[in-house]
Amino acid sequence: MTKISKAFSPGHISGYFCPKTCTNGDKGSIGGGIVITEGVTTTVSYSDKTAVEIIRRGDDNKILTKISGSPPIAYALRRMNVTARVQTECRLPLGSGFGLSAAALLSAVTAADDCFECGYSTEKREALAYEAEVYSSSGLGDVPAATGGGYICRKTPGLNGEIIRKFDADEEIAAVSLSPIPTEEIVKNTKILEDTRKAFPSGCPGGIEEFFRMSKKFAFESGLMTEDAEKIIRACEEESVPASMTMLGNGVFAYGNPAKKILSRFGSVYVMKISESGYSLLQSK
Ligand SMILES: Nc1ncnc2c1ncn2[C@@H]1O[C@H](COP(=O)(O)OP(=O)(O)O)[C@@H](O)[C@H]1O
Ligand SMILES: CC(C)(COP(=O)(O)O)[C@@H](O)C(=O)O
Repeated sequence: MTKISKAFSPGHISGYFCPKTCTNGDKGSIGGGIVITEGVTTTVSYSDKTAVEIIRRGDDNKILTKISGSPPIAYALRRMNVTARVQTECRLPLGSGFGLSAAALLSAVTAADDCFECGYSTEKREALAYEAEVYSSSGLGDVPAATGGGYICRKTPGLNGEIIRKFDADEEIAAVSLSPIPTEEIVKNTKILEDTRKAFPSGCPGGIEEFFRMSKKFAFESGLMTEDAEKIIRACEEESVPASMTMLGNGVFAYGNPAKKILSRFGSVYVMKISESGYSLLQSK
């Protein structure tokens, strides 16, 4: 009987970031963000040819989007020397600053390692997900972020970088997304990257409200803030709700139980919490 393995990884919303080269020469980033309870669940089984299907479901479990193929996952499976049938499932929109490419990679590599009994160490699984993410220009700091939970301050880049994780904020995170922003176009644009460097805040936030203040200042000063996001953030300010722009997506994330009502004036709202943990294997049978 074919073995079916399943793994989950949380997503990650960056509030501010700055590309930085790792000590080993790899690309990476430093920054601040939130590891979220929403993410990607990936199912892997053997197939004589790799086929990846991306599924996004709505609240009623109805399929909203079905896409064939995921270049970062195909790359990772090639590096593992396996061919597989892969299905990723998520609720959040793709390419919208929720770190779903990293979540898809961490969950796919973990499930594939189990399915094909590769016997990889944790370090090897994460290194492969990181390599595939950076090689595909689909993200810089989301893989290290999703190896654990909390709202985080990534002080140095890469998987061995220093990450401060805080767990002292347990109200809801609400998010609204108006359209995607392709990560690849931003991380390859030298002018934008220079502006992120200038706007990057120093130090780590002392609490969740300070995290949102630092994120908002970064979003404006880096020039990445969109008109749509600014309008929603202003509405949050009127009601003293901490909010900022989802990096990198044309949308807003906001903190606290009143956030959902304000955001719902602007589009479909996704409600989640700060995740207490990183990715894990869910099923092996
Ligand atoms: N849920 C998913 N399942 C599989 N692959 C995904 C998923 N989300 C994104 N990707 C892959 O990641 C790349 C886009 O990454 P990016 O724009 O950074 O998305 P995100 O902002 O969600 O991380 C695409 O190649 C896409 O196929
Ligand atoms: C902001 C970003 C470069 C991209 O994030 P996403 O669009 O979610 O893939 C992230 O990886 C980071 O380094 O902080």
